[in-house]
Amino acid sequence: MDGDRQPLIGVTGNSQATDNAMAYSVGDKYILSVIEAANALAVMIPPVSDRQDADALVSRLDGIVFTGAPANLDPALYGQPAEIDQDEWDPARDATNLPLIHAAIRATLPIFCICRGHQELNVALGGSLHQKVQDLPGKLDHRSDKTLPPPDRYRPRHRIKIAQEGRLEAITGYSGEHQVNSLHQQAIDQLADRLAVEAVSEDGLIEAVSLREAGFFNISVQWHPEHPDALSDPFNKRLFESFGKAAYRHSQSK
Ligand SMILES: N[C@@H](CCC(=O)NCCCC(=O)O)C(=O)O
Repeated sequence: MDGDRQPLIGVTGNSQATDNAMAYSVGDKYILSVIEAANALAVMIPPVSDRQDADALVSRLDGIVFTGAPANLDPALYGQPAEIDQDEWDPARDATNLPLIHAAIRATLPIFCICRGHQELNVALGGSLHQKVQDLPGKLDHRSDKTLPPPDRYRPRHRIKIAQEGRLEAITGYSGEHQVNSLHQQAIDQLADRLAVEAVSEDGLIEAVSLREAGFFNISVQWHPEHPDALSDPFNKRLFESFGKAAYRHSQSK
């Protein structure tokens, strides 16, 4: 597609304190999956909280990927005491992305939420999280296998069951069960009222959701479809292709 006709997709970034400044970053797989699988232009959204107006930003974009990240959401945001160390958090990202989710929904902007982004969607809309899935009775350990070399940690790890006649089924064309990767310790506990379940894992965790009321593209997943190995699976690639097409339609409707 001609560059000036490609949609512009924002990709949420993370913050990290360095000796004398904050640094903002995002993993290359998120940027490259937007460019190559969604066929769009990618731009990082820095986690600067309300120093940038969320509605103004959303009005310039054609879609947003809410990315995964090792840092966890502050449990105070869903009214719980912390079971995790404070140095595992990214308050600047929380303060940016939760209002940004609301702004995107108000503007019916296509959104694609991944792993931490999936958890952000649920918390932004009033839901809560399990803080340590691996400590819950009857649950699998959903964290990455650190004995493997890093690229192998994104191989499929467990099955999900796709909801019948749901949006995930419609987007991917897959029904029944499918294998996905898994690199998280937190997960949706209380589901926000405005969300519908699109897939659950074999041990009953909510692995994908969508907005109930939406007439625009939105899908949210706990696994990592953006990883190059995952993108070789048409199930994951179709999520990006469909998101890119929705972003293109949004760009044409302005
Ligand atoms: N911290 C949360 C979210 C996990 C997550 O998003 N991991 C991403 C890892 C890095 C990457 O591949 O982008 C949790 O542990 O549940």
